[in-house]
Amino acid sequence: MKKIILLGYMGCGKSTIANKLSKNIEIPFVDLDKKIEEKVNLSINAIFEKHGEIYFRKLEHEVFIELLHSPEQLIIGLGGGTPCYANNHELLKGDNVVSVYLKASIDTLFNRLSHNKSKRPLIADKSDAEMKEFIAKHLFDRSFYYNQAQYKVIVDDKTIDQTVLDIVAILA
Ligand SMILES: Nc1ncnc2c1ncn2[C@@H]1O[C@H](COP(=O)(O)OP(=O)(O)O)[C@@H](O)[C@H]1O
Ligand SMILES: O=C(O)C1=C[C@@H](OP(=O)(O)O)[C@@H](O)[C@H](O)C1
Ligand SMILES: [Mg+2]
Repeated sequence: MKKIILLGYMGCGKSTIANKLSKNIEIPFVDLDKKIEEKVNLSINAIFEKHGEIYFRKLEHEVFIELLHSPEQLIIGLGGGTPCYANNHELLKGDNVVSVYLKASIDTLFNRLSHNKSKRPLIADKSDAEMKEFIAKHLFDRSFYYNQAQYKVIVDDKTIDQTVLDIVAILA
């Protein structure tokens, strides 16, 4: 059973879209960040604070592999950084997965993230001006990895339902 993987920058809507897609196509959804939080019984913020980002990336890789090996068909919502570490991007190309990059512009990401920073340790302390600059540079650095996905869906100016339908069309 192929795993359906949603990837893309923080705030592009991976968790929101995966949840709605799961209801639409009746395939269970697992959020990688949530799985990591459950595994170590700590929030993402607490993992970064107590153990640091390198530890988080190691855990993230382990849990991603565990999910890919699970026998069930699943929709997996990655974290924004998942494809960019531990050669995880290689895992987006296998026959056993359908990987979809939810591509958002800097403006879309900024608008969504400016209200949703607190649970994202990489941006939690940034001012609006710092954040715009950060997103622009960081997205540029990460795009190589995001572009390893098998499919790309532009999410700017689309409702949640429209993006879900775009993914359903890819899966058909
Ligand atoms: N059209 C849309 N598609 C997806 N998310 C949207 C949309 N419009 C607003 N949002 C909001 O943007 C945020 C996306 O966050 P989330 O789903 O956690 O993204 P990610 O998991 O990629 O970081 C949510 O607060 C969601 O409600
Ligand atoms: O981009 C990143 O490096 C991160 C994205 C987050 O997931 P979302 O993209 O779901 O916010 C979460 O995994 C962690 O805060 C690190
Ligand atoms: Mg998420």
